[in-house]
Amino acid sequence: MSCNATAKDRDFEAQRQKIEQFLQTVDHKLLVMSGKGGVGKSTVATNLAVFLSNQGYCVGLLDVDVHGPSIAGLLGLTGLGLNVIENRIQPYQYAENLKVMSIQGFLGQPDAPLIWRGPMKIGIIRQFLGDVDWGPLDFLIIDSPPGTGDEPLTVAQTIPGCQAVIVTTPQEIALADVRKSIQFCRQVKMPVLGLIENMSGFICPDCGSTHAIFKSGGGEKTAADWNIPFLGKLPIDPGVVTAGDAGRAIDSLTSHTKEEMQQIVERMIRQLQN
Ligand SMILES: Nc1ncnc2c1ncn2[C@@H]1O[C@H](COP(=O)(O)OP(=O)(O)OP(=O)(O)O)[C@@H](O)[C@H]1O
Repeated sequence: MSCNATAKDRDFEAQRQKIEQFLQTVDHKLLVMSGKGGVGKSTVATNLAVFLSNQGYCVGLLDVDVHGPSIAGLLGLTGLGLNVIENRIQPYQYAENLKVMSIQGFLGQPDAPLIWRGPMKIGIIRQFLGDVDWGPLDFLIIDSPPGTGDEPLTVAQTIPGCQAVIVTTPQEIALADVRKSIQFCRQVKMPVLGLIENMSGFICPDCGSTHAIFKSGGGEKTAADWNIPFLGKLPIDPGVVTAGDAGRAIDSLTSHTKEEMQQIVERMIRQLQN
């Protein structure tokens, strides 16, 4: 750095180095994204993290959805406050192998909106990567807001080697946005690890018959059309809502959805080993 560098330049460079050092200690960096809101992206991100940590992997779960963070709520972690030790932000140790960082569960009031423009969001994401005391990780799972805005772009540009896991529901209106997500990944040169079709059919708990409420198979077909690995489907399961609202993960369910989630995680691990 030249001797004309300003204090701001030096701070930026120091942070860049901290981010680089941290990322060198992470084996797999995954950005969970979707084209459309409400398709279950945070649910998938949370459960990927929980299921991977259950298998003994060291996992960090980071919520960069600044305006609509859900991760803390899905894990029952609201209103924790900020814990800083020796200038390092401490993530919440949710389980032995799972650390969590999310803006709202830790820094804000649960119901207060964060009214931030792009540069502030970019700044906090860089801080989450450079100033949080994650320790070495097998997986860093990042939940982003829907679409292709500042947050996924910052992740793609700040985390070399990051791969995308795209979540969709099966109907065309969601798939149209997924195609934009795929093209976004191609433009920013972020490989797509795979696509997950969520809310794929509803199995009636009374009669056992399957109802394709949002259609079914659209995600799998899109994955095939775009030559992307298909990681699996999760059904519409009222248990997922009840568990999420109660701050519990899918591993607490007794339904078939738990097995489906396990299979998705296994396919994802196989895909990473290819
Ligand atoms: N497979 C499923 N079956 C039933 N409900 C589900 C399923 N997946 C997610 N949900 C529910 O749908 C709602 C939205 O899920 P979630 O917050 O994960 O979506 P999102 O895509 O992250 O939303 P946002 O666009 O706000 O970030 C939640 O109430 C969640 O419990």
